[in-house]
Amino acid sequence: MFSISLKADSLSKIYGTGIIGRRRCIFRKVSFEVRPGETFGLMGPSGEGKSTLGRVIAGLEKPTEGTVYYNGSPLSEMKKIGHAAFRRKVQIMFQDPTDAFNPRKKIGRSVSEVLTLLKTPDTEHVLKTKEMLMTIGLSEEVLSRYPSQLSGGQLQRLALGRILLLEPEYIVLDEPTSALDVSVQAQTLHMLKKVQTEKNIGYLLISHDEAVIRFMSGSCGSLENGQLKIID
Ligand SMILES: Nc1ncnc2c1ncn2[C@@H]1O[C@H](COP(=O)(O)OP(=O)(O)OP(=O)(O)O)[C@@H](O)[C@H]1O
Repeated sequence: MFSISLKADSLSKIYGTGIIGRRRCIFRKVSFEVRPGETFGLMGPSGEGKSTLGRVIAGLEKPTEGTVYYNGSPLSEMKKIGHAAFRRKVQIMFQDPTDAFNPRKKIGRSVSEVLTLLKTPDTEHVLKTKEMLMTIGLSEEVLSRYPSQLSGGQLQRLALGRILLLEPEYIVLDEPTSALDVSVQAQTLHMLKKVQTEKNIGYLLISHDEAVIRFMSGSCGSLENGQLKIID
């Protein structure tokens, strides 16, 4: 049935094929749904395949079996244009914000490059950048800094801000606070919630921290021994 969601339908992932490769099943027949404005939390022990599942649902890797549905359309059947739209509307944010920015470029330039790629007219760059900074709660001062001159929390906000320029419908948040000081973890989670409410974005939140998952998620599951156990 058609539904506005990002849906994992019976996804399996097996690594290692070919003549000498040993096959290893990372997860099998995993199903869940991320709806606009809601969070599905994915937890589980290290190495169980949470990040792999995040990459599969974001279209960065293909499942071995099963289907990802984006607003009712199977990703595997999308033509080039549909796939390009999907890649823009479904974004992924990684754990370490220092990897998200070129260390040799000032933040303002990194942001402006995204706007240029999006074909935003030059006359709108200032306004779009100001709006984005307001959403993530940072001042314009950060634009003249290099990434090394900012804290992990500020960089993680900017990583999200740059994603927001693409106007995503869904974001895979892969351990978004694990690389941050404990003091800024809570602020970052509150900011993520605020942005979700304002923009009606669906999150797949990956975390090994059950407290983070419980705080953020309407529904959640744990990936263990290749199976997703839905938690009430
Ligand atoms: N491209 C690949 N080829 C082969 N094996 C891989 C590949 N990518 C990941 N793996 C394996 O898949 C398993 C799951 O990795 P993944 O990073 O998805 O787990 P995770 O639950 O996110 O772990 P963590 O919480 O430590 O980040 C690991 O054993 C990893 O070595």
